[in-house]
Amino acid sequence: MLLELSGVTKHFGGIAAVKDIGFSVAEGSIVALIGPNGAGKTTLFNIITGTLPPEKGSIVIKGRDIVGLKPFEIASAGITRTFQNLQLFSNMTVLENVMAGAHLRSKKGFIRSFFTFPGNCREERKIREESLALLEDIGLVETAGLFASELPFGKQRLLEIARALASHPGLVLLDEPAAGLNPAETEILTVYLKELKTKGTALILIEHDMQTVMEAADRIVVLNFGQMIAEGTPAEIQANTEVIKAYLGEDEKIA
Ligand SMILES: Nc1ncnc2c1ncn2[C@@H]1O[C@H](COP(=O)(O)OP(=O)(O)OP(=O)(O)O)[C@@H](O)[C@H]1O
Repeated sequence: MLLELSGVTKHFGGIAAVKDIGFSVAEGSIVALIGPNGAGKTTLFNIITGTLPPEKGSIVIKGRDIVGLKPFEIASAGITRTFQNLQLFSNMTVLENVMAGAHLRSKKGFIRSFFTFPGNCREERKIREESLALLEDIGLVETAGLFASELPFGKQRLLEIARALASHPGLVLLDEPAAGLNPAETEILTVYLKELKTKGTALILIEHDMQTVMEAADRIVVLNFGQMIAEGTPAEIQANTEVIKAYLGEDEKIA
């Protein structure tokens, strides 16, 4: 297994934001994390990426417990993320944004890359080429020289995903990647996510768009009020009466 969570718990005041959460993510698979607003999905992302310490539980990536590591150490261990509210460098170009993501794994680091030490140039060229290839894959290469802020919203979302991929992570956490996308963009995104999987990148997806979830996910984890109420394949989750009740109300069905 690439990632294994067990017993992960975090309270805010008296409220259990996440309680005793345990599931695993296989290499090159897509796990969707769904549940009503306030269910604990973002809290769980913050815990996995090290910005929020859990009170209890273990988070093991490739056999190594990462609880207590700093966010940059977790990123170096191969976990990156995107945000519900985009966090791009708006005054940098599209290409520079992706290159900044690549520097997470570069020997020189982001700051040192600004100085032209001998030996930096070759690595810089390689990062540039790889970043352009990522932009090509996601359909943004034509916009490489624009400022990130000049892109329409849907393309900024795709750019954030390209930046998250630039450090060659084994696992990317995507926080509502389809939010604000039109149906055509959502379809491009879904195809792209499934392609990533075939290249060996695993994804955990927080997503409210059920069509994207059902089409892309191998497994679905359902949270409600901080508790994990179900885990299974899309077909199993669609047929789970407790999920239907908690997530949509008793009379409805998941798309
Ligand atoms: N920093 C915080 N301080 C206090 N309470 C918090 C904090 N962050 C989250 N919570 C609470 O923890 C619970 C889980 O919130 P969380 O944002 O993880 O849910 P979510 O499933 O991501 O919701 P959404 O879909 O709205 O983003 C909620 O009751 C929320 O109010």
